[in-house]
Amino acid sequence: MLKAQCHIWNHMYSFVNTVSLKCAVDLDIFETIHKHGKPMSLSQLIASLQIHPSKTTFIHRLIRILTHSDFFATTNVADNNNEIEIGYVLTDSSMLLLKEHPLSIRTFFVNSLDPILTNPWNKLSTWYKNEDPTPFETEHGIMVWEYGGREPRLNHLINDAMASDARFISEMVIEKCKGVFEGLESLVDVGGGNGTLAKAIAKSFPQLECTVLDQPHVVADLEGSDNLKYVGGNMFEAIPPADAVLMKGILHDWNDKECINILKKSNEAILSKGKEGKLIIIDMVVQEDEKEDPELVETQLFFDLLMLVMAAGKERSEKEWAKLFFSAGFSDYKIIPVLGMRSVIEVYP
Ligand SMILES: C[S@@+](CC[C@H](N)C(=O)[O-])C[C@H]1O[C@@H](n2cnc3c(N)ncnc32)[C@H](O)[C@@H]1O
Repeated sequence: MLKAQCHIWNHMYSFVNTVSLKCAVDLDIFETIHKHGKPMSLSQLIASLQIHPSKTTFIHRLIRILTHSDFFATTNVADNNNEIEIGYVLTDSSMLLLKEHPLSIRTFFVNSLDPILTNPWNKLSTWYKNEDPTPFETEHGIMVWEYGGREPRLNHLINDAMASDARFISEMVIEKCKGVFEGLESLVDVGGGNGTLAKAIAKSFPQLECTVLDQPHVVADLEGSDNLKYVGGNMFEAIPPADAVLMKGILHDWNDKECINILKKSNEAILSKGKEGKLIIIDMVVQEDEKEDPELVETQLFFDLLMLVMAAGKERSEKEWAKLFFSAGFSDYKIIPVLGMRSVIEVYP
């Protein structure tokens, strides 16, 4: 029973992990330690932070929990009197929250915690008892993609968060999946947001004509380049013809019926080019063996519920993906598991 109580208390307050990390980001603690350039003692850190003098004695409590959760590593440093103190350094995880890190996911982290996107979670149990398609709609009275068209703040929150994620993943996709893009002459990134991934692909494969299709309000002010153009439209109605259709973080936003519609439109877009093309999906394939990597599985399950709360979508296992592909008329697929929690999936007409 004591173990069970601890388990409940841990769940009751696991949001402390979220808010303490958010607090460290808001206070620029990671930036401050990074700029210091060597292990930083608590007193040096406190002296460099913009906090009220009455709060300096409380910083070590925040640092302690973040050290416990691996956002800091420690080492010994000597102070001016040659006394040994603990020095804090960043870990890979806190480095990714630096503004200037080339793979920074800080914007994805900060924007995802905006109340517009977190408040719907408080409506989860209400939603189970009503007819609304999503808790997001129970909270805001409108579906997320429509709301983005009406509320520029949400539009920017989502687009900038997704661009941050796309920046993180672009180089890895290009490096680890070069063969996926080689030989293609045209590619359309469906729901490509502000084109961060498509831009990286267009730059690495100059022979490839890239098109970003997204909702008109998302691509309205964006300018293309030599081999990249933006098209405003609706993927449920038409997808521009291309050798390859790319969809990153799209199908997990939709239910099975909607996915089959999008997949059928993708198949038409690929086939209308008259040669063998493919669909390239970047999304999660939910691991069915929980024991293999419990942290990874937990994150996948978090995202599955996130999709339910925000967009009536879901994260899918391989079996669920295969069922969708075959229902939409595709003949085969290959999963390339090179992106950690996510995979690249090639799907063939
Ligand atoms: C989760 S975001 C993914 C953005 C981008 N692919 C990425 O992962 O960085 C989903 C995208 O789908 C777009 N979208 C939603 N409904 C759409 C529709 N009916 N037609 C085209 N794009 C749509 C949204 O505007 C948004 O940019």
